Amino acid sequence: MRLIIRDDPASVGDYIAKYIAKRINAFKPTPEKPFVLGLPTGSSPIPTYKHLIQLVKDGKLSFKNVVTFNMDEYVGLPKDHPESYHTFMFREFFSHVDIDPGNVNILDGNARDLIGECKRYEAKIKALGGIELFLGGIGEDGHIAFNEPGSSLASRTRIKTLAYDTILANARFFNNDIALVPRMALTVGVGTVLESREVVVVVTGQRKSLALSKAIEEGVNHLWTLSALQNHPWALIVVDEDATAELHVKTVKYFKSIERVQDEVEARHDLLKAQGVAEEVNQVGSME
Ligand SMILES: N[C@@H]1[C@@H](O)[C@H](O)[C@@H](COP(=O)(O)O)O[C@@H]1O
Repeated sequence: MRLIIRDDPASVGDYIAKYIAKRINAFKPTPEKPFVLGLPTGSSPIPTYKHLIQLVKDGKLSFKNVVTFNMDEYVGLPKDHPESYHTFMFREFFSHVDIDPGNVNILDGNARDLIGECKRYEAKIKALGGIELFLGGIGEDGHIAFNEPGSSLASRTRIKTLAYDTILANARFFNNDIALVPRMALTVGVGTVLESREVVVVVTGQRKSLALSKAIEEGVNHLWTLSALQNHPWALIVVDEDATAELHVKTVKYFKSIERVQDEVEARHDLLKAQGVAEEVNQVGSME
């Protein structure tokens, strides 16, 4: 995996937005062959959404032929509740870009048959050829989507009971009243995320630093589900300086040096491509 370190959350958002724009533009999506993008909620991806919106406004990116799948949704929270992930996604992102609302997929936490809803979601992802790039965020306990500690690393989309730590962390969105935080959610599984062709995860703030160190400096462990990314062939974690607080200096130096080399390899490849010598590829080399 690669780890990209930027100074602050805004620079992280700028980096990820440009990265996603590059992928979508290189893919040249069409209505017949849309780009399938996985998306998260939370405060961490907001700077990325802001920058993506700006790229669309500047005419540098379009979501016309992009199909999205959100990671998760609370169970039992009305769709139009201000804290539902449906509301969040339209407020923070979809309403500001040129996406066809028919191309937006978000789990229905109010479905009568919740298990059927999860199966339908997985089947739809499969029918579209799988997810090209899954953008994710993490909780303080290292959960990706709502795959709480102890989740199977082979899990698929399913109903999940939220960990007490997550309920406490998310109470800030519910007037700090833990009684108002839903107890359950529907979430894509760790296996669903791992099956995407590429995974990009945003981690910002010191409160995520322990989870980051557990996920990248220790072994694959179901108690820190982000660590499952170690088994993904094309994973990128983009963090701010605060999130590196618990990492070893050696780890930070290592990943910074990889970034420099990767940039050189990509620049060289772009030159060869311009000269017609090299092929168009999404992933240049493999520095990780
Ligand atoms: N289910 C979501 C996660 O998908 C998200 O990554 C996390 C982080 O939120 P924040 O970015 O606000 O810290 O919040 C919730 O738990």
